[in-house]
Amino acid sequence: MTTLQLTEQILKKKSFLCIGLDVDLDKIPQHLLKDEDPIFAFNKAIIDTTHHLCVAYKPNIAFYEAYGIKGWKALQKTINYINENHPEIFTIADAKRGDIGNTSKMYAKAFFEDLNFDSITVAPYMGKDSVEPFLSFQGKHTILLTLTSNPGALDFQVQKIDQKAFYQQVLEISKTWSNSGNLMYVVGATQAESLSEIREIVPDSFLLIPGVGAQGGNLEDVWKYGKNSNVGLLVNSSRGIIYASSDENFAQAAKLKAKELQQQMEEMLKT
Ligand SMILES: O=C(O)c1cc(=O)[nH]c(=O)n1[C@@H]1O[C@H](COP(=O)(O)O)[C@@H](O)[C@H]1O
Repeated sequence: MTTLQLTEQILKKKSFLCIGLDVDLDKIPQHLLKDEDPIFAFNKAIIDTTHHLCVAYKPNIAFYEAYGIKGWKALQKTINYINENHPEIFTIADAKRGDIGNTSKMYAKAFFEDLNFDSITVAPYMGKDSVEPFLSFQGKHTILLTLTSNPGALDFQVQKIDQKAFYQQVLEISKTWSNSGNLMYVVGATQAESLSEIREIVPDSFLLIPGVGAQGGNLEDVWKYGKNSNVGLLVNSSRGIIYASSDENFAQAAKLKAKELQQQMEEMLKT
């Protein structure tokens, strides 16, 4: 999917919502545990009730790896279900990978070719040769961790080298890499005050913004400081939507939470 098509979907659905499929068997409704594949059953129910309200799904791979082969199978069924039934939805493998070049190439093959995700989150710490193997896949997107939502973001990301914060260097330097047009960037919703300055460095790129909902980020500030002329935002909420209820009506409850965010986004898109 191209970024142009992603913007078209945002305008059509009046939503720049990304739903995080971070499935924890301790949190899903207990009746699903009787299912042969509880993770997929949970995801399918959430997807069936929310697909018209969001433009992206983001399974965080840790929540699947934690359950071994069963988890990987559920992940494969989930991505296949989205691709077959809702091919217009942008998919993000939140895997936070990145390694020496030949290893990154294998990570890229796993998520872009085998699982057929549209994009993957990647850590920039190992530099150009660790990220370019992901960027070489045409039609796929690499979402680089830039200024993250967690308290530990202060440990390295805001430290200054030559007067510039490390995350600003990540933005500037990554723009010089081969196929940098395939880059998007992760900025936490809890860092909304830095978005205007980030927009000065990457005015045209899409930003993935996690951290609204459970982590307390503010959607209005994200919109105010982060939008660009193509919208340029994907705002993620995981727990705030998928665990809205632990009863049998969990998928309807998730739909209502997604609808609340979509309606706020619809109003923002009118401005
Ligand atoms: O890359 C991410 O998606 C990510 C980056 C970041 O800075 N902060 C962050 O919370 N995330 C992910 O976004 C999701 C947030 O989940 P909730 O806090 O439940 O909405 C989790 O899957 C996190 O791993």
